[in-house]
Amino acid sequence: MKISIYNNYDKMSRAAADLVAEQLVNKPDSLICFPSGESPTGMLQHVISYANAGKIKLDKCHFIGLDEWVGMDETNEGSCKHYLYTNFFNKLNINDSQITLFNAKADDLKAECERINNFIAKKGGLDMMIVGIGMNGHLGLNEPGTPFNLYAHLSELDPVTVTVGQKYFKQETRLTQGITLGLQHLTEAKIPVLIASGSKKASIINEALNGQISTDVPASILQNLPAARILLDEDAASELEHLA
Ligand SMILES: N[C@@H]1[C@@H](O)[C@H](O)[C@@H](COP(=O)(O)O)O[C@@H]1O
Repeated sequence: MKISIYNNYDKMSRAAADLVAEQLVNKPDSLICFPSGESPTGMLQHVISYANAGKIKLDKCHFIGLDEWVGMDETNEGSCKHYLYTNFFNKLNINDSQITLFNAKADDLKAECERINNFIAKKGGLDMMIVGIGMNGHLGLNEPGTPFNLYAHLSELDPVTVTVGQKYFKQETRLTQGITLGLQHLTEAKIPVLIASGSKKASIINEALNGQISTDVPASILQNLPAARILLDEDAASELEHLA
């Protein structure tokens, strides 16, 4: 993995958008995974500016969502789908045929995981998989204890995720399960990318990047991935014991 540290959130976000732009120039029909949450908002804004300025073309690529809260209605402002549509797809009028997201209300959620796995496999794998990190070291909704070799799967949410996850909702919301791409997808992605900002992420970033590689800290898998790019702002990097 290669760690890069930027002065602030905006510079980190721009660097992440630059990676997306570079990817699209190299391979216009890339399959790219975007996360939701607070971390990617700046990056998405920069990608939108690049597209509006004609620097990149998004007509041949395909976007896939990282995860979703099980049972969540897409109209709920806290759903990952709602986030990606309002912060990105709608702003660029991306065609629905270029978007694949988990249906967290599917009757058969295991079949939904298979649908996503098959889709990615048929496309020849993910070209770029961008993730944020949870306060407990989760990636997507791969919670502590999740085996590294899973593809898309259902997860029982960790209490930390249930508590922290309330920040996405206007009203207190019952969160119990997630549906998520797996860490095996990250391992196989041609370019795995982690973005993290803010001092609240500093401790878990150090644990993930300098601590023992263990399923207890899902993000520690990044230490095993030579192609991984880790983009941090100075605050998120402030407790790094050494630059791995
Ligand atoms: N399920 C999401 C993840 O996809 C996200 O990347 C992570 C970090 O979120 P944030 O960027 O808001 O800190 O946790 C959330 O629970």
